[in-house]
Amino acid sequence: MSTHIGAEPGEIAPVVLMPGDPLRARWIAETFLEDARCYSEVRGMLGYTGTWRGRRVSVQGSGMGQPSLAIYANELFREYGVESIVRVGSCGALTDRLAVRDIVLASGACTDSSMNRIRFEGLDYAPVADFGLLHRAYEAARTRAGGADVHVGLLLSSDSFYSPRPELTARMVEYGVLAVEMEASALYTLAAGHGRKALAVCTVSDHIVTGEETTAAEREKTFGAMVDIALEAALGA
Ligand SMILES: O=P(O)(O)O[C@H]1O[C@H](CO)[C@@H](O)[C@H]1O
Ligand SMILES: O=c1cc[nH]c(=O)[nH]1
Repeated sequence: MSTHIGAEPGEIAPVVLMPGDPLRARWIAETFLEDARCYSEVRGMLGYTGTWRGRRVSVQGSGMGQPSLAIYANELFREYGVESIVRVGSCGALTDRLAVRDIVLASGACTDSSMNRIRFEGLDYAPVADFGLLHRAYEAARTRAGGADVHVGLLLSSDSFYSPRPELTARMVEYGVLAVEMEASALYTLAAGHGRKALAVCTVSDHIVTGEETTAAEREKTFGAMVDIALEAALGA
């Protein structure tokens, strides 16, 4: 067991899909994996290991926000030898180029968090996706997107779901940011620091410009196309 994950050594696969919502983790395990078994219920942050097309894969909830994700990603990389983490998350569209249920493959992730500023003592680090995972996800999206439009570009990983400074988000959009979520930047940074691989594949759950939104149940159980893309990218031939 690590501090926050109740798995024995060897119980977690080298490839991990990581939704923020632990109930989305359960849905992914029950819907997409064979022989899925729950390895951790610590704090309700569910984790499962099963197989997909005969290959072992785990699904681990991260919780919301970079500090929470960093706990799980650090323990997976350091204590369970995980090689790749693919975040399968929801995000809010910041531009009318995106529609609800579109999918974003995050080539990089900006942030308003102080985590990297502290890590790099004020220098600006650019957290980016593993190119191999990103390339395979892009290829997989040709057949696995289920009709959704797929965009490759920048996310904003914000510490605030309810932004106190929307004018700064607008400036990010002027510089190409597509959507906002709360974890990808820390995931990319931690993967790089550990010499491992990471990608964030996010479905647009709500639209900051139009106000359109999905329900909690839809965010938990209906974003299957991003899971198909993530599995193909991480485990496909
Ligand atoms: O749906 P998940 O994967 O949790 O992702 C998004 O949803 C949460 C906010 O509602 C944040 O964690 C954000 O990043
Ligand atoms: O962090 C998030 C996730 C989904 N939608 C948002 O507006 N923000």
